[in-house]
Amino acid sequence: MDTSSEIGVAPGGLPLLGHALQMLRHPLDFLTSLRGTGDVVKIRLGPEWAYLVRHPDLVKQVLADAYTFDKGGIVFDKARNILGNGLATCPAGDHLRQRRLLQPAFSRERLINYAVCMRDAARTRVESWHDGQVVEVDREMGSLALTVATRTLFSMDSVAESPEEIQASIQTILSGIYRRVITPFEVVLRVPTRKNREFDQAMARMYSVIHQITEDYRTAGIDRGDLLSALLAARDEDGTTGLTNREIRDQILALFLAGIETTAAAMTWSFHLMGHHPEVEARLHAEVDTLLGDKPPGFEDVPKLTHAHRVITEALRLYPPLWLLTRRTTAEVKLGNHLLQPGTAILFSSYAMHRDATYFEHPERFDPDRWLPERAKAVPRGAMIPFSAGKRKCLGDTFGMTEATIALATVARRWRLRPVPGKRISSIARITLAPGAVPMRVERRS
Ligand code: HEM
Repeated sequence: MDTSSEIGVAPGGLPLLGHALQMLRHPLDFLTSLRGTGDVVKIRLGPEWAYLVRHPDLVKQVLADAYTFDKGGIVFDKARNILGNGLATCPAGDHLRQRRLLQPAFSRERLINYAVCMRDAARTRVESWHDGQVVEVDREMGSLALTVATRTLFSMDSVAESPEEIQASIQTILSGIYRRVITPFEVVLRVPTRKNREFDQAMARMYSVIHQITEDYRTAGIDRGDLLSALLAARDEDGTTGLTNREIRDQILALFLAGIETTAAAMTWSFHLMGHHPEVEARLHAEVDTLLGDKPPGFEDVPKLTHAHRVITEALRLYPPLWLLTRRTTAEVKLGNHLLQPGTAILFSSYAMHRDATYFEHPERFDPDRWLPERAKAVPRGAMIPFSAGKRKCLGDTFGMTEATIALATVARRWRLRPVPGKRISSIARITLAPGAVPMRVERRS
């Protein structure tokens, strides 16, 4: 790789705000417009310069050294203040302990159980559909992901709020966080506007729900085979200390926010893309008919549903839910041949990289077969990072892929999903890259 190029500077900054407005209004267009400006491009967000790392080799270097390129920068500095010190936001110094404590909750044995919940939740949802009905696929998948998360993370029997109320709170938090993260002047966020008040209320509601559930579990003291039971049972290496209520709250909030919208978006984009490529959908039907027959999909079927896997992977390439990630350097470091000072804000965007013709042939084309083993070899290592990489790689990658595969297979056994003519689908870049409304007509397969 040629890293001898100068660091580029993004064009078009404004006095005081720099490129913050572009990042708030049209971040995807802005980031993809920076192709050709250098392997590393400087962007000014209010008072601070951030370095957008564009080349996969350099992104790989950032992800491989989780101490020097620590969780921080515009997303994580503020996200940690808002969400607490859960696994997804904590600095490298706290990470190993937290990851060790959470890992057992994602073991193969636990996943086999979670897959049963995933299958039942998907089946219940699609059984409520009727032939010819127009369903809002984004909402359906959002509710499915929330149901799966709440049933696998913990039992919500004792919670007064309805799943819809909780889903609305999560969505308010996710869109509010992006605004909080990008807005350079914090005073704006303290003004009691409707949006700010709604955000505060949503956070308070989530805290109260999580507190209520944790207390119930501690009182009952039984392992229910779910994630909260695993968190309560987790012990440090000394075998005695575990997670405090506050640590559990931060972990659950982080898992909720990391796991629900991301998986819901992956499933929704998959259906939307297949809706416009009926030949890809037809192959999914053939795969499901051949492999499953009348049997609902289980954990053991997931590795065999290879076409479904490629469809989801391709949807994750075109619409990576966590499309923009940030870090902050903790020491002087050479990135390529650029010397960065401690405290430098780093950005990298899977979205921009996944759609770069340097790394993907016809990058705008939906082509699940590019993930056939022979063709996938052509993709440079590090250019495809929907789950990130290195020590901070997604802990729920298998969970998310299992859930999405089971959902695709469950729908495909009964239904064909057709786009509603004339309806344009937009992508909304908040913390996650979510689809707007995705209405689709369901047709019963004969
Ligand atoms: C398709 C679905 C998903 C996608 C695309 C996704 C993507 C990601 C990405 C890109 C990161 C790394 C962030 C960074 O490097 O800064 C991450 C981290 C994380 N994800 Fe996921 N995720 C998905 C599903 C899930 C699910 C279902 C869960 C849990 C139930 C989950 C839990 C986590 C956690 C705990 C981390 C932090 C890991 C660490 O720092 O050690 N994710 N995810």
